[in-house]
Amino acid sequence: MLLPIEVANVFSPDECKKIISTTDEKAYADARLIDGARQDNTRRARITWLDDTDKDEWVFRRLLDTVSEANRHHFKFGLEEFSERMQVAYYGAETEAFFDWHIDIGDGQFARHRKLTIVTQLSEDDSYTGGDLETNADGNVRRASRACGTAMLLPSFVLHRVTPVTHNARYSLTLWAHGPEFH
Ligand SMILES: O=C(O)CCC(=O)C(=O)O
Ligand SMILES: [Fe+2]
Repeated sequence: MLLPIEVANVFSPDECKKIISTTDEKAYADARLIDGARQDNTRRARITWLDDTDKDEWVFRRLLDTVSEANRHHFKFGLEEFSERMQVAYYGAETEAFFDWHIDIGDGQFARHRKLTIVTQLSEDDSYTGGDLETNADGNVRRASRACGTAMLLPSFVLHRVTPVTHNARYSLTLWAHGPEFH
């Protein structure tokens, strides 16, 4: 199956808050695209990274369990590893942050091996305006659930975007699973 799926309650609302609070405000940097370019007309957001060791290991474990289960039952992709760290993204209304339509596979060393993308909502759904995560896998645009703790899993070749945030801010957590390139 190549359509995205959603898994609710991967994290509790308290756990979502905890993940946000473990990130260091000063560590956020302007997001770059897969090729390393900073392109304000494609993506405007601030991002930071979590490690799969020490204090953030429980976050990684939870995502790993979620990906494994979804891949076993739904996607059935050949997945081998997680080659990149977990990404926390901040989309603030002060810059009307957004991420235009894109796919996650690219020419980069890791980006070419991305197979499954898992995006988890970290902000309370009614705490911000705009900032909708949308996918277009088959010509139909689908809006992801805004419930915090809900994860959207999508093949990394599926188009997706985040609409501009117009009030307050949205945080998300993204992890990619890697394996032999799609052909
Ligand atoms: O923040 C999101 O909801 C999506 C992030 C994303 O698409 C990406 O980092 O490639
Ligand atoms: Fe993406």
